[in-house]
Amino acid sequence: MKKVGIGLLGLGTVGQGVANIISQPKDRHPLVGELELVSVAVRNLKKKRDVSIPDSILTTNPTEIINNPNIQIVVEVMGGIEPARSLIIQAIRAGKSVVTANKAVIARHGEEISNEAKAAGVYVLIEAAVGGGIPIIEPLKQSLGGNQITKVSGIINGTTNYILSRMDKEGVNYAEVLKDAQILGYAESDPAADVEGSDAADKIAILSGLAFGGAINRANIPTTGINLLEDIDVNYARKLGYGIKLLAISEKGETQPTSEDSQPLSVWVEPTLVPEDNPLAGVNGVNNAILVEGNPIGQVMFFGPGAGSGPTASAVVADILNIAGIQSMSEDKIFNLDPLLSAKGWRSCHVAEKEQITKKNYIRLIAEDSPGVIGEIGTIFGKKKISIESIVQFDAKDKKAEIVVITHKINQGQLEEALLDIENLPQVKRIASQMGCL
Ligand SMILES: NC(=O)C1=CN([C@@H]2O[C@H](COP(=O)(O)OP(=O)(O)OC[C@H]3O[C@@H](n4cnc5c(N)ncnc54)[C@H](OP(=O)(O)O)[C@@H]3O)[C@@H](O)[C@H]2O)C=CC1
Ligand SMILES: N[C@@H](CC=O)C(=O)O
Ligand code: NA
Repeated sequence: MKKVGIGLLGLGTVGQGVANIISQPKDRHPLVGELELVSVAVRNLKKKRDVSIPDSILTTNPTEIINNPNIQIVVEVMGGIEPARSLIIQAIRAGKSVVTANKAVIARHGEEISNEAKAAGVYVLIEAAVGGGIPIIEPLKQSLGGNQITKVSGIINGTTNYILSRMDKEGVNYAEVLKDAQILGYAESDPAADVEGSDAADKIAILSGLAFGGAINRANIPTTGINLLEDIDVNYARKLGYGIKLLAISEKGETQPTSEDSQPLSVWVEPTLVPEDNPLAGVNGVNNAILVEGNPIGQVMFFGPGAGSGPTASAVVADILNIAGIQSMSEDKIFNLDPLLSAKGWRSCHVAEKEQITKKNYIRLIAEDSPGVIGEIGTIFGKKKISIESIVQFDAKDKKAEIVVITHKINQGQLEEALLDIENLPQVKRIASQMGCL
């Protein structure tokens, strides 16, 4: 069999992991030995790297990879939107299949890329783009295809989970632990994408498209990160028996559209209180966990390392092997696409208004420590038909008190109306924080 030529766009954390697997095929699937790393694009030829490949295959010109006739699969692991998006499209138009770990590009330009791939008769596989080493993309496309999916949720950013776990267990400060996440290769090149929640929003956009059958507009996902999370909320959550995790959630609403209408999905990313006995509370460090719910499967949980060189490379190589396996069976460069591997949307979906979201909430208010204030707050919630699970007063001193409310599952539009009225109470100074709660 002729070797399958691989071109790598990028030799950073993920690229080096991929090169290491390809250059050491022993004891792996026999197809790994049939892969040949032909050319690798980087920015800086002189950078020291943790991989042994000949300098002669490095280039600073990514277009050389696109135009190289000995390359059949282009692996984009450079990150960022441009030039990554253009290079992926150029590779597709040159008849090459593409494997990418780039969730930022796929969440924004996935439909365009998928249409280009279909027209060119090539594959674009993205297993590394969500959940790092956890197989979640192919299971959603293939193994769970017989289900009506109702909800996809979980922890899908390794950096923030690593930060929250270490802050919680070791009391290490935020800046220090973020620096460690960068050194370990977990964080994005601009870590704002991790801590502000945008990386998790990219990933839940991709998962929504696969689970519910239609791409959604990434820009419409309400997103809150962990960057504004206050120690005081972490402490109060702990006192109430919860940990805090950055969760991404996508679910079908209760009202179902007719088959022609666009399917509304409630999709959001926010720090969320997780009861200490919930399985997600035990997901620590760089690990991710994704819960898929549907009919008839019920619930299925995917767990494992969500970032880092080796785990992410494992997912990239799985995609390469999928394509190489099919290609090795075909004489032609352009083959009949396997409909499961090249899954495309089958209906229209959109992100529902934020007010339509139904969930439990944690709310912290700063109020005067005066008699009757909790009663007044309770009355406003009652008038708006919002049922409260608990209301607790903490740290009353100097006539000031912190009041924490945990609601039952309620509609967010109703909650926002109630909070406006509560903020107008003369005894209430401000609403200090708001999070989700499981
Ligand atoms: N790190 C992780 O755990 C995970 C990352 N991902 C995704 O994988 C992708 C890569 O991430 P990661 O490996 O961490 O990123 P790095 O920053 O470590 O690596 C990026 C690589 O791309 C090269 N590069 C960047 N721009 C250009 C350019 N214009 N021309 C040529 N080469 C270029 C860099 O070259 P040089 O080395 O010379 O600077 C570097 O080798 C991103 O999309 C990321 O979101 C997905 C899952 C997990
Ligand atoms: N920065 C990302 C990398 C993997 O997708 C994360 O921390 O999850
Ligand atoms: Na994955």
